[in-house]
Amino acid sequence: MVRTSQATKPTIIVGAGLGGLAAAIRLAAQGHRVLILEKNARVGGKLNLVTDQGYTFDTGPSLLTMPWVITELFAAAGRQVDAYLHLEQIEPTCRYQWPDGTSFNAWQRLPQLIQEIQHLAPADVTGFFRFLAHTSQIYDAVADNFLLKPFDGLRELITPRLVRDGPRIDALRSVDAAVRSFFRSPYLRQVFNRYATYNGSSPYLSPATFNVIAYIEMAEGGWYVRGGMYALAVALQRLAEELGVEIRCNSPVAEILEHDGAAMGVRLADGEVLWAQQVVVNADPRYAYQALLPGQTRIARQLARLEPSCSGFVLFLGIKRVYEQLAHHNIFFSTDYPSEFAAIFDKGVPPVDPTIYVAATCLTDPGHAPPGHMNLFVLVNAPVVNDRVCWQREAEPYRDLVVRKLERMGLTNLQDEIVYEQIWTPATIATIYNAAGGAIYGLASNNRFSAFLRPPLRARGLRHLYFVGGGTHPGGGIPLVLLSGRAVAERVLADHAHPRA
Ligand SMILES: Cc1cc2nc3c(=O)[nH]c(=O)nc-3n(C[C@H](O)[C@H](O)[C@H](O)COP(=O)(O)OP(=O)(O)OC[C@H]3O[C@@H](n4cnc5c(N)ncnc54)[C@H](O)[C@@H]3O)c2cc1C
Repeated sequence: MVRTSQATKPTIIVGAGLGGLAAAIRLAAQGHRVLILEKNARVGGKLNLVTDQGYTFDTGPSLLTMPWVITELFAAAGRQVDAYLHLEQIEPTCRYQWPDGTSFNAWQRLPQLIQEIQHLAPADVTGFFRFLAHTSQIYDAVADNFLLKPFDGLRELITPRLVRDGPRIDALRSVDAAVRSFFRSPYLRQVFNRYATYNGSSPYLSPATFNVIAYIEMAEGGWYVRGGMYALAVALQRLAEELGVEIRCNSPVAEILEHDGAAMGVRLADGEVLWAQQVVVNADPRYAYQALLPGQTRIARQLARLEPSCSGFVLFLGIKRVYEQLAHHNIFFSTDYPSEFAAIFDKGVPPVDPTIYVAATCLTDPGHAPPGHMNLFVLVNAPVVNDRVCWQREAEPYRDLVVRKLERMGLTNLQDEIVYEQIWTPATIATIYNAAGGAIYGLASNNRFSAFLRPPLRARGLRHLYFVGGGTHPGGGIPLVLLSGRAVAERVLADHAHPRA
């Protein structure tokens, strides 16, 4: 059945993840007709939600950085963000704990943070200030060149400005090598190395440019959305619909239709065909080239060779007691960080001594758990789906390993306190979002060329086809994905003004 006539063709966006919603808002705010097709029952993509038996869990992102990106998105649609969302900083941004009993609170307030560093490693206080100064230079250099104006190809990237800024980007050494040059404390080195995982990469492989992530969190803060992170998806959906965007959930796209070198529309899984002026793909590009674009096998093969970001092994635990030592965000570190990343990226197996992230949003939003209970979101970095791990067999034993480690780290008798539980493995993440291998952030940034290998916002070789989201530029994580929405909308609008041949 052909539902949409050629005369009224909309821009079709495949996927209502944050990238898809941001692109839709930007286009609709400029008067474009937009239709979003989402395979799942609700919008938000990896920013997702589980509510069950009195517990509420954010199942994806738990920390928001660069909140101005959201403010700016609402402003672009003529709205005040405060009318839709309440963003707040959580103190501390994270509570770190090590197996030897050492702990460190990463406070957002600078004097408190300095005191904490002074207490843990007095010799590193000056190193910390030098690190901030150094990474602020990186931020200056990358903000315009990579984040705010993502590029479509090398030619677009090599500008006089980038040539001038190049040396400041610190791309020749690894995150870890740079961190070592500023900090002597093994604890602080681990804390600052961890920021590489914010884009699903290894600090031992990814270029030191990514130390900018630590700077962004330290300078602009770590934020939370009151009511739960999913409130961001709800707000974006509301804004999009106010602007006239049509969102159809439970509508999986089965194929992107192409004719004469251009994307023409989509065929849904139920056979319905919808024509479009252009198709913007928010689904993972590696999945999209493989499953939705049967005529594009060469690019599908190229993308399949690129290294994906890590995936995650997630537990949602409802527990019938309160652990007073927990903050909203907690990290329980491993003793051997290099081995952990070698397991994930070299061997493709789950680490035997994982670093464990635990979020307890009930400490900020008491309604997220029944009184006297807690909702623990437990996340461990894990390899993407591969033939070395059978998650169907491994999920339960790995869950036991994680729970036992948390018990050793002070959550005594955790096993006996669990009254609600769900396990999501990389295979679950892959299935729910059509994310290739269950990668959380699209592609890894484990070498200095990764950024140039990402599929561009304007698809190669097929007119009227675009990509948006973590799998394209500038990368994964909430703010970058929203910036990707801005960049793709700019390209669509520019191509309308000056159609490509
Ligand atoms: C466990 C976890 C923890 C994370 N933690 C953080 C964090 O703390 N901070 C942070 O900033 N980021 C975090 N992230 C990353 C962040 O969630 C993602 O980078 C971001 O949400 C990705 O948005 P996106 O728009 O690129 O893609 P997605 O969210 O993947 O959206 C793509 C959408 O396309 C849909 N789709 C796929 N195929 C089809 C099809 N055939 N037809 C129709 N629809 C389709 C999917 O269902 C999905 O809704 C985390 C992610 C996970 C999973």
